[in-house]
Amino acid sequence: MRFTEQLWQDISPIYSSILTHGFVDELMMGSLPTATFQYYIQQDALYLADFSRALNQLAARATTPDDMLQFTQFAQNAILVERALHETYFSLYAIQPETTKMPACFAYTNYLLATTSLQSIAIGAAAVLPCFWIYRQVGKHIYERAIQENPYRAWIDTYAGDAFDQSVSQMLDLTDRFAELASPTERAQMQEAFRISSRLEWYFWNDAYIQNRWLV
Ligand SMILES: Cc1ncc(CO)c(N)n1
Repeated sequence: MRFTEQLWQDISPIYSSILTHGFVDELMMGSLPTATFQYYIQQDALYLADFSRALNQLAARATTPDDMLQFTQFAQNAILVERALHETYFSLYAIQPETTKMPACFAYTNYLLATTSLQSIAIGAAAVLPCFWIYRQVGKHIYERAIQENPYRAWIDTYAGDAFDQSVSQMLDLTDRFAELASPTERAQMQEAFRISSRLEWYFWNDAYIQNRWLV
């Protein structure tokens, strides 16, 4: 079994909780309140900037030109998606950019930056993998069920689309290659990093759903 398949099996309960979460369900039905999506997209703009930084950290630490190129392309794509998708919704809903990261966004971005800076490239890759893989699976899940006239159609089409699908497959291959070279201890750390980021994906949606704010 591929290492990444083991990773996915391990997070199966987390993934199920994501699919049944009200945010994902209402996004799929097109009934998600605009304010909820606004909160999400504001936080996601902040998230994607740091996600891109985390990918650039991995690019800087890669040891082959091919791996460097892959990570810089992923880093660039994160910004391009941010521009294309977010600007659509920012102008559609007249959303103001937010500067404060709310708790889940704060936890997730700091976790990604710390892990990609201080841990091995293999562990860092495992930490960023859920950002790719969970979004592809959720995107496809929603795409198969959503009605055409869904206000969140641009979001759905981005993550269910071929371009995103291809980068996820590349990221999976990279992670499996790193895992082959890793010791059992490091593989266990990769699994832990993958699980933590998967859990933070759930929290990211949950924070938007409950409009979570700093209480103090
Ligand atoms: C929180 C989050 N995770 C993953 C993605 C997809 O890269 C995204 N846009 N936002």
